[in-house]
Amino acid sequence: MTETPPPLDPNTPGPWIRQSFGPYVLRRKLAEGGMAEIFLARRSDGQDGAREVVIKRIRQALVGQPDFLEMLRQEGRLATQLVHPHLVRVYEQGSVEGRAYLCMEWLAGEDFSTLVRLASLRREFMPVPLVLRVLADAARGLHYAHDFVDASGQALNIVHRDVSPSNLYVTFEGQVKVLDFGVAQAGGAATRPGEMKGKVIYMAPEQALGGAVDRRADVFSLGVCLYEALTHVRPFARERDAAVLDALREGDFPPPRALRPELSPELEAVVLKAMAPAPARRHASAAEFADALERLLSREYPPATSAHLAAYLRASVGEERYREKTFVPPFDPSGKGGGSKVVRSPMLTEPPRRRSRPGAWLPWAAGALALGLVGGGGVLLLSRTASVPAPPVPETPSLAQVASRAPESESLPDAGTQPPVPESAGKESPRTRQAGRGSSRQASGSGRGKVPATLEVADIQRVVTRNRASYLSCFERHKEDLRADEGEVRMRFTIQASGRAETSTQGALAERPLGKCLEQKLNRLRFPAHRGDAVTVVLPLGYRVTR
Ligand SMILES: Nc1ncnc2c1ncn2[C@@H]1O[C@H](COP(=O)(O)OP(=O)(O)OP(=O)(O)O)[C@@H](O)[C@H]1O
Repeated sequence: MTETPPPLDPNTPGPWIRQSFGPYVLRRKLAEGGMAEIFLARRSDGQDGAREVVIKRIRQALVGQPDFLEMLRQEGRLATQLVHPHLVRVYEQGSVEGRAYLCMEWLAGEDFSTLVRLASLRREFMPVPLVLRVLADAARGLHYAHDFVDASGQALNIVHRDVSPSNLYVTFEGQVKVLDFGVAQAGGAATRPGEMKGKVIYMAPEQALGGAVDRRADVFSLGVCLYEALTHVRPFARERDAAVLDALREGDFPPPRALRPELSPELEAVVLKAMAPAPARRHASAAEFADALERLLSREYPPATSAHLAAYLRASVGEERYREKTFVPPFDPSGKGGGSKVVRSPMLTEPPRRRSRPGAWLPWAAGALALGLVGGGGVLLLSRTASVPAPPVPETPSLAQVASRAPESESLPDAGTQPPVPESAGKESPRTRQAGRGSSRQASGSGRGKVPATLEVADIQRVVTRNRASYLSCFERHKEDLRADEGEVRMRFTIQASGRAETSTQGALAERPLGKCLEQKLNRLRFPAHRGDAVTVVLPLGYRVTR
């Protein structure tokens, strides 16, 4: 159990600085997104009422690229008009020596993807009612934006278009705020070809496929965020973009209760409705989605208020990170003194004397796992097993450092985890690799060009694990083929230098629908290209059914 989580780059604040930027003094870099750097700042002339603000300025490398400049301007144009408790408040936009920026309220807290990931590192799920609180509040904020009418009385038909867990923010006061209207559009226009922006695995199919979008595209993305927080599976994560698009179009993902059977059918119905491939079958608005979540909260769960969320967040991140994110040194506008002695910001309250584990205040949160699915030589659990930890959320680019400290294969459930098995000796062509847990990764370290010399078992496991949502449905559909409550299906992969794989099921299941289904799904995976011979490994996909 990880009490104090490792630092979360790139969203770990940097050292204190004093850097002039137009009318502002930048005091600390808080985060770096794909498009912008985020700084804690103060106005040097004191005109901001002596409060901390956040400056989001376009990254130096993107200065001069009109697309990104336009994105920040667009974000500024829309977001400065939107004032709602569940949307980050944007005060003004401007430009300093060609660097566009936005000035906004400072939020001390964590984004939702960090919260979910911290829970997954502890092998727990975030308590369901708190997940519902976050999504319901975010939906209210989005609904306000969707319904927004400007000063001239014109409905703008704003669609955020980039709703993802990293754009939902939870403050230490338990407030939920939607961030980043960088790709938001007024008028629901279609995305022009070659202009895809936002994170595709959270996108509604009509958006990902370049069609016209309306508010229901954001409802879909909220549904995907909800699904991921409840199951720790990214339903549309696939190795190739084309496969993501197929999965989005077909709605190809396991229902949440296939992953966590103890979730209520009513909750599952809300998730599935939000994630319906056809917009007409979704909740008609974000408010309708929020109402459905609120109804569940009032009927099925204990109260989940912002105070509960605040307590959970603080316990989840630990005191050290809480202090790190809320302490602010005094500001000396003259620049002659201050800046070295750290004092508490006014919002900091006394830390509790005893540190409680997150979730401890909600007993029903404990052991709330139902089904864990772990591909690539892991164990697949097909029903509720209270002692089994929650599966980790797959690696996210924004948290690459966490992922490298705790790679998926190391944070998988222990129960029944099996190393890949070397194929029987004597078959030399194609080359048979000794597959073992301890094998080191050489793939990227050769320094001899971009294509690695070898493909390691860890690389293969990673691809299989990351794509588990795509083949879980086989186990669901063909449960009758599983002869025992516990076992493994051994899959043989022959991976060509191009990264294409041929997969076959070993043993009795080879002729059964389950084996055929797995082969079909796994044949679609693309592995890293490598130099040299084809590589063959046999990976057991372990499973356990508890009735
Ligand atoms: N007002 C704020 N207060 C505190 N932190 C913030 C604020 N706005 C953004 N952040 C932090 O900065 C991160 C990146 O912000 P944002 O998503 O707006 O930038 P971006 O460059 O558009 O990112 P991306 O394109 O990767 O989504 C957020 O996940 C959050 O951690």
